[in-house]
Amino acid sequence: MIRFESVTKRYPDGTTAVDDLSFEVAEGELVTLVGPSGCGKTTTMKMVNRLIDPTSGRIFVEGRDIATTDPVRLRRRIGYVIQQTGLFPHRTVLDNTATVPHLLGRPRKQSRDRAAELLERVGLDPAVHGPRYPEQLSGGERQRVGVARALAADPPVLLMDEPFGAVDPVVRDRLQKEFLRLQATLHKTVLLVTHDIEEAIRLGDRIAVYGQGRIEQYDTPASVLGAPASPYVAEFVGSDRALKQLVVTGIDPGDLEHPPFARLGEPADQAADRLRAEGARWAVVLDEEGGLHGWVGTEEMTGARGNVAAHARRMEAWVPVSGSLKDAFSEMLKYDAGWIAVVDGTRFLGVLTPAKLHEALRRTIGADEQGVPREETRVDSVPTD
Ligand SMILES: Nc1ncnc2c1ncn2[C@@H]1O[C@H](COP(=O)(O)OP(=O)(O)OP(=O)(O)O)[C@@H](O)[C@H]1O
Repeated sequence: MIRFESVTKRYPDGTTAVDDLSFEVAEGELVTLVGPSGCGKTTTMKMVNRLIDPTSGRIFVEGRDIATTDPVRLRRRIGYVIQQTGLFPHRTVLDNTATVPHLLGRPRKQSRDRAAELLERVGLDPAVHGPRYPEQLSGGERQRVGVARALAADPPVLLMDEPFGAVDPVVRDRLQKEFLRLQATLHKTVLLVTHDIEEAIRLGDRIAVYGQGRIEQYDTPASVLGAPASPYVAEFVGSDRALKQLVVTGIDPGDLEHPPFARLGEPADQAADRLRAEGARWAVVLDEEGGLHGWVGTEEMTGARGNVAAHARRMEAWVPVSGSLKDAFSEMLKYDAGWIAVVDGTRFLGVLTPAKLHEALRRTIGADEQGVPREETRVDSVPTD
């Protein structure tokens, strides 16, 4: 979808910003360009929409050499999001978002409808935020409008230069999550520049780690973290790369344990007898469809009346199976839980214990192959509420 072939950019003062760069971004792929300040990331990006022309080499977008494509036509196929969102200060948010479709010749009403739809998709209320001017928005809301406007013409390619850079870490975290959700439905081909390795890892299907004007490694986040191509990359991704692996490693259902369970409609004393016979001090409570309802202690149901439902407590610590090990770990810490329930939708799949989490993490960093000794850990705790 985007292909660089031996591209070099030398500025008139002799600075080589990009040096013989070749790489390819597949259709629907989100690639993050990450590296220290001044390493050529922005120059790379601006060559894609011809804000900067290369000194030598060729760049292809959608199979066409962009040197032979009219820049205006090219930019219609490429959305551009920048840190200072570049919104028109004297136009409302709705008009800002509708600008591009309108310029492309869509009728005004249609452009505005489309703009309202996009504002909603990025988490803004068109009725509330649409009539406001950019200065009447928070930083995070302005960034969202920037994304909505870039998407307005439904371009297949998005260029994003530090799109979440101007907001505090909490808002950035939310914007990143929202953007990932959006991208999961839109499948745009995205080139995203960041100097933040955590952001690159979190967002990228692949990461290009830049040295001076060159890509030092181009691979998936897991590979960059697991097998840095050079001491430079290892240093750039940081000595805590094992921890960063938590972010990019999914929960493996094979790691889940299956504690005893009781059904919502089961008589409590009967459930208590059964659980005691199994030696269980507590059980997960499931509904008839296998959905997670909560948990219950064996002791408190002994001799009690009513159904299990009357004694069940809320399960606070849970994560979706689509979550990362980091999500699981942070929920465990948040609730000070000895384990965490894993669900698929509402369906209960099992629980992840710290021991299994530890095992999964060791696998991702190849600790076993490297012969790092392993200590046995055992956990047998009752959940807290
Ligand atoms: N117009 C220009 N004339 C001369 N040198 C330039 C020009 N624009 C950028 N450079 C230089 O080219 C190099 C790469 O700049 P670029 O903006 O691509 O880096 P970057 O990786 O995006 O940096 P940052 O993260 O700080 O934005 C830098 O050394 C910069 O000083």
